[in-house]
Amino acid sequence: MANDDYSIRPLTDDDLPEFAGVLAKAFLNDDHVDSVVESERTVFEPERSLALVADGRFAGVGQILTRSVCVPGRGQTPVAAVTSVGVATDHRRRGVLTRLMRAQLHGLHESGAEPIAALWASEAAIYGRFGYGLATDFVNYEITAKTPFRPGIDLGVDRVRELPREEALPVIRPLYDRYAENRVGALGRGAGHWEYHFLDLENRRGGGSRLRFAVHPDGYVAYRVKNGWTDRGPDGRVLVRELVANTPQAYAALARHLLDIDLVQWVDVNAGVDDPLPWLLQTPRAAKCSRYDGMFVRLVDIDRALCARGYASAVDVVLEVADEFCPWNAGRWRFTVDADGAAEVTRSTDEPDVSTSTTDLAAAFLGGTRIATLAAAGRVREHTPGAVAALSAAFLAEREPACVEVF
Ligand SMILES: CC(=O)SCCNC(=O)CCNC(=O)[C@H](O)C(C)(C)COP(=O)(O)OP(=O)(O)OC[C@H]1O[C@@H](n2cnc3c(N)ncnc32)[C@H](O)[C@@H]1OP(=O)(O)O
Repeated sequence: MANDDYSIRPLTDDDLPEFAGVLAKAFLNDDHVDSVVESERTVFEPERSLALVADGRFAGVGQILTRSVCVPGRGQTPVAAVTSVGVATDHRRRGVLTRLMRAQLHGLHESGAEPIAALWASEAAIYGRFGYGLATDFVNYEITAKTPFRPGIDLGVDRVRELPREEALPVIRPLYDRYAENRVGALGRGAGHWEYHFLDLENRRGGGSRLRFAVHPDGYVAYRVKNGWTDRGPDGRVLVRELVANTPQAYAALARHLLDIDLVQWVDVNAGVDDPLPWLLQTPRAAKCSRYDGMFVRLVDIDRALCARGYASAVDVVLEVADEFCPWNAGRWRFTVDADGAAEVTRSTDEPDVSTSTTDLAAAFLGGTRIATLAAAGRVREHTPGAVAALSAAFLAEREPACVEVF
């Protein structure tokens, strides 16, 4: 079948079962279609979902969720959260994904919707060609339980309480909202996203228990337990779904709570790359650390996108920008940041100081990936001495971005 034999259309409510069916198969969850329907229903935005149709059946689907993300200097900002991308096995490598990506990004541009898009990739090699840059990493810590803290760690006076799910959920929601307003990379959560995030379907438990909730006045942790034994004794494991803390005391108290659960040998937690956890432990190597790619960002419209965040220092450079997939971004732009960190981005005919691409600017957008690092990798080229250093410094944020919510 030639590419042109596909038609493309937005979905309606009635399409949910077929949409979920394609996704279940694409993600090798053939036996869990009902669970996929149940979970997708909580966030489904049919009018922002697309299907490529061939012979009356869905050959591929993709969805945009209306969400927000905390960006440097500006707090929560609208983001088109791209998800639920799947192509039927017998339609792969015929350009179905490419057409979906083009329809999404060109559609966002033409309608003047969100200036940035974001996604989590099932495989990191897929989305660079569409201009998505890796903007956050995350780390997984596997910590030896009962590891003591360093002397002087302040646990505060507030107790951590284990609450049943129905009591915990309304209490923790405002705690999360407070966190997401300040932590760059954290996503805002509407009611449906909240429900989706804490759906406790059996096929999502990874062999662990139902979710438990431990709550502190300034934070919470949602986690599962997995029991285990060896001939040397208990070998239980804590699997943290989400640890949110708005004060250092809450963070320390919640971490201590997890580390001290009886019969547990290991605590597994996904965290931002500059998470303070190792700084609490008397022996930091008790937290074995693995690093993974996290959320990818796409600048839909370079001018609107770069103006949507604040910057750490003033800068004035002309950028030569490459962008094959969204050609309206390509060419020369003057990027100026004033003393208050506010940016202005205008077309320019001046000689460029730096050559880059929207993909690399997207990678730097949340202040995690340094432009100087991209230059060292040969991805960004400097024409005016000092321009990369100035640009790199301006893009940095107070802390590394952190997003551990896979959507
Ligand atoms: C945001 C999310 O939802 S992430 C989830 C993505 N979905 C999945 O992983 C489910 C299983 N996989 C699939 O459904 C499909 O294989 C997809 C969506 C990954 C790719 O769909 P396709 O329609 O086959 O992609 P398409 O034909 O448009 O390929 C475009 C290009 O990407 C490349 N590509 C596609 N998939 C991959 C991959 N997994 N790894 C590396 N490159 C890939 C193709 O080779 C092609 O390269 P080319 O332009 O140099 O020829």
